Amino acid sequence: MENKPVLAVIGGSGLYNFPALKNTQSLEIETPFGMPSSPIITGDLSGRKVAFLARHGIGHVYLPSEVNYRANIYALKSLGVNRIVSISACGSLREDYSPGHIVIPSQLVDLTHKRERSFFGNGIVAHIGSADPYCEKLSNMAYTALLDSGATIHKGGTYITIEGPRFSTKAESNLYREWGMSIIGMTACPEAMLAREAEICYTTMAHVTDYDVWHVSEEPVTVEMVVRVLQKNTQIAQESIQRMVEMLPEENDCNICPHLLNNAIMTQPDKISPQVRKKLDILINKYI
Ligand SMILES: CSC[C@H]1O[C@H](OP(=O)(O)O)[C@H](O)[C@@H]1O
Ligand SMILES: Nc1ncnc2[nH]cnc12
Repeated sequence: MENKPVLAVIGGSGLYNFPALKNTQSLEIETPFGMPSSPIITGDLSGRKVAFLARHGIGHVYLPSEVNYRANIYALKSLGVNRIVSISACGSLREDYSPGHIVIPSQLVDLTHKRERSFFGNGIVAHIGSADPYCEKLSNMAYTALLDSGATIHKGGTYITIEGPRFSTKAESNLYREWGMSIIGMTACPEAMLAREAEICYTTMAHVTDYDVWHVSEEPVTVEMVVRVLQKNTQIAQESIQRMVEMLPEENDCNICPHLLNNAIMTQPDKISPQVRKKLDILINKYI
């Protein structure tokens, strides 16, 4: 695809646009899975093309359970995107990950239960590997880009995804701590897993906004806390993405994520209907 974006940014709570993008275009992209959460804004950043999508929609109109994660990832794939950095707010489940810090998680636990979690089904079966759900190469680049931000950065940790929209009880929060979870949020799953099915490198800059509800000397999380910390970190988020864009090689040199569907599709090709082939063409045409 001509002049495809070198990177897509999915902005979460508190990050609904990317003012540093120049010469922008707003794209309304319809997908076989419906409409994405917002128009996709493409524009130039440090002379390179970048795409931006607001996960919860403009004006924050979708609950974490209502976000059309499939349409979001499919629409980005249709633009030729092969790298995504997600910006998320999260709670901390560890003393040493404090509000204001930024975490590049390395693992995921999925407690969500009412979301569409796969592009496959209805006539085509695939089982994607998710042992290491985040792209190591892209995560390393995000980490390097953040090191110059002045914020405290933590590389690694497990992000537990809850269904929400309510925040956790103290009993739940303490349970997740006993399980060894590091941070908590409501959106990483299925977004990260769908990016894998679409063979897109995916990483997260998770901005710690609160200590969830377990901390004995800190107030339980509120929306006000999340917004306040994210507002403080907005500039850091945008500048670090700019640094990341400047260091990306033009061609994606990851040798894992672009091949994730290799050997994952179980269905015999002659059993896949023309309709299913058409619907998933941009994901499966290399293999079928
Ligand atoms: C506004 S607090 C809860 C909300 O914030 C996080 O969203 P995102 O990951 O899109 O930044 C969290 O996951 C919840 O959806
Ligand atoms: N404590 C928390 N729990 C779930 N999602 C969050 N997003 C930000 N803080 C959170």
